[in-house]
Amino acid sequence: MAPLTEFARPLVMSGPSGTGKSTLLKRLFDEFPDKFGFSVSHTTRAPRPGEEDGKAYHFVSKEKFEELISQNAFLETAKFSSNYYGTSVQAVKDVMQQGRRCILDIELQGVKQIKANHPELGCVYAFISPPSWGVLASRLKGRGTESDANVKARLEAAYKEIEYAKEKMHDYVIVNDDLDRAYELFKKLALGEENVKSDELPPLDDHEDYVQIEK
Ligand SMILES: Nc1ncnc2c1ncn2[C@@H]1O[C@H](COP(=O)(O)OP(=O)(O)OP(=O)(O)O)[C@@H](O)[C@H]1O
Repeated sequence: MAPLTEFARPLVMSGPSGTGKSTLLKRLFDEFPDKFGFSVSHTTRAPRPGEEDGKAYHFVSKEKFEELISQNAFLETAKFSSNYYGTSVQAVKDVMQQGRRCILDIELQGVKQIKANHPELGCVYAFISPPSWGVLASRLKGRGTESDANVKARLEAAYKEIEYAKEKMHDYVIVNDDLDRAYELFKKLALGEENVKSDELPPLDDHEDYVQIEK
């Protein structure tokens, strides 16, 4: 089989909550409505009014979800408040078959699962980094969508994401400092341009001011 072109490789983006992933993605989808796609996830939670099966999610029973797990059908799965969520290999392939590049916005555990279990998909891993802990904390607070406890939990999760990035686990780092600059780099990467130069991961060593990590 011929190797995948850069554009055909699924693009896995990850990074702390509040670092600007949704903001970058929205710009990309606004500028290129036909080039990219998200895979439709599976979930065991009940559909909300107006959510169509196969569009919002593939809604399945817990038994069916567990059967799919045993068949290694998922790239990654996660459990939130007793419901399963997962991205199936087929859902990613469905996007690719439409001639679109599949973009996955995934948290740390999912990234680890894909890396460990699905190297055959040839994913490209991009870490969206905050310029500093201070900026991350103020964006999370400034978004106004989170309670104080929630901000704290997100910052604690951010610590793990950042420690993982420090192990140089990603193909590319994009520092979301100035949005226009970060977007230009993200766009090049998403369009599959050759020789895209990654940013350097900032030191991000001032976490003590923002999170207490028990060692
Ligand atoms: N470069 C930037 N400069 C200033 N503010 C930004 C920048 N990028 C994003 N923001 C703002 O930071 C906040 C967090 O961004 P966003 O919601 O896109 O983060 P996220 O990574 O998608 O978070 P989550 O993982 O929780 O969905 C938003 O209020 C957004 O408008």
